[in-house]
Amino acid sequence: MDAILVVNAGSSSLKFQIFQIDGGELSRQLRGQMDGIGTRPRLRSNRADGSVLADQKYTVAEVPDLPAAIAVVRGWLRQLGGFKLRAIGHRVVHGGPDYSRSVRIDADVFARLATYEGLAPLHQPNNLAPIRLAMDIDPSVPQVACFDTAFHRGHPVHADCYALPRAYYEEGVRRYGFHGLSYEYIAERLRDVAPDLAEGRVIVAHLGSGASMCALKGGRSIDCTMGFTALDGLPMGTRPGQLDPGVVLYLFAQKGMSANEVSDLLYRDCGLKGLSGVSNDMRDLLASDEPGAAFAIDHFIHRCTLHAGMLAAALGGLDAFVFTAGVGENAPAIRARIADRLGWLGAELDAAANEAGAVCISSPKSRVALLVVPTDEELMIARQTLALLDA
Ligand SMILES: Nc1ncnc2c1ncn2[C@@H]1O[C@H](COP(=O)(O)OP(=O)(O)O)[C@@H](O)[C@H]1O
Ligand SMILES: CC(=O)OP(=O)(O)O
Ligand SMILES: [Mg+2]
Repeated sequence: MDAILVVNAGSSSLKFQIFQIDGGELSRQLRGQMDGIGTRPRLRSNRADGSVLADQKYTVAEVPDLPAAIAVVRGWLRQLGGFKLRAIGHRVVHGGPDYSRSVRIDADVFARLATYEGLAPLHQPNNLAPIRLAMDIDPSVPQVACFDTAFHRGHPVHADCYALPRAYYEEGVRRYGFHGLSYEYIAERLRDVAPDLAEGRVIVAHLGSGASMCALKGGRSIDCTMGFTALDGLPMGTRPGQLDPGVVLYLFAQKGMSANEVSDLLYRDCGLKGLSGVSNDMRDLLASDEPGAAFAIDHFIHRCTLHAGMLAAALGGLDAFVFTAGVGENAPAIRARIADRLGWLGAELDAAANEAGAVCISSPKSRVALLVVPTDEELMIARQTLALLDA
């Protein structure tokens, strides 16, 4: 069977799917993920019919980080037979100023993508490692890079720039925005689940280990809480979100920290982890009695509310607010608290629908529709990969 393998390395998870190519159409054969990397590693995979192919827990010592997860998942995938790999599609978090759509990877493209490693140190090396590996194993299998940044490339320049001297914009210091594969999928999915809202003013909250929000107008991204890097915007598992650059100057000048030390602090030790002193994993915080856990959640909710207000202003009002990704799809308590804080915009939660995990979780008289739409970055990657194979 001709197949496309899709690989999506996030900050706390490694997701993968295999699609059969059947007469130019994609049909999903299996999906899987190693999640809880560094906290509670677990490899799960299901066939398209939902039947379980794998469900195995690992210790943090066995899977402490993404490279370890890549090794485990690679070993597991190798023992699967029955597929003739026609292509591999990869999520690549940073496409820099060069890539506004997905691209077939050759040595030159790979070298260019590697220059963005410093702009996405938590992701880009882990996105590129499987590409390198596959190139070494069988260079004849086409590989495609699909970018988190591409969907946002239509932003107007006044939204995309920082108020730095213009030369910085020209050299690539811009608000790229991330999670674009997820937002593009949600924008498409809305046309099915809520066609009247899909053309309206929508905020999508991608709340996972990495977290951001996107303002969609008529299905197109007009702004995003993330910027030049995936550090900006909302607080995340281990990243602080929006930060006064004066804090960074303080770390350098007053604390004498090196660039690497500051980078490690901002990418790995801040956010929910740094604030709570308990965990970067929202599940742990929700289950914890530690005061730090509740405090970190309070901060997360507060910042989500502020950023939602900012994007509602960018949209000139709000028709729908969509929750997605690990926290957004699975944590009704967090959804309820954010929905409550959106009351001033006219949002009203249907508590029972929220607890039940319904698609629409707002009350009939809510002026803003509240929706839960599971994301599928891997499907977007498979489609973009197939399109480039056919091109
Ligand atoms: N049932 C749940 N309740 C609360 N949070 C959850 C639940 N399931 C997953 N999560 C959160 O989702 C996060 C992972 O989201 P995900 O979108 O897969 O992240 P990423 O792609 O950034 O690795 C985890 O860190 C965890 O905190
Ligand atoms: C860009 C980003 O933060 O991705 P993830 O949420 O998968 O870590
Ligand atoms: Mg992710």
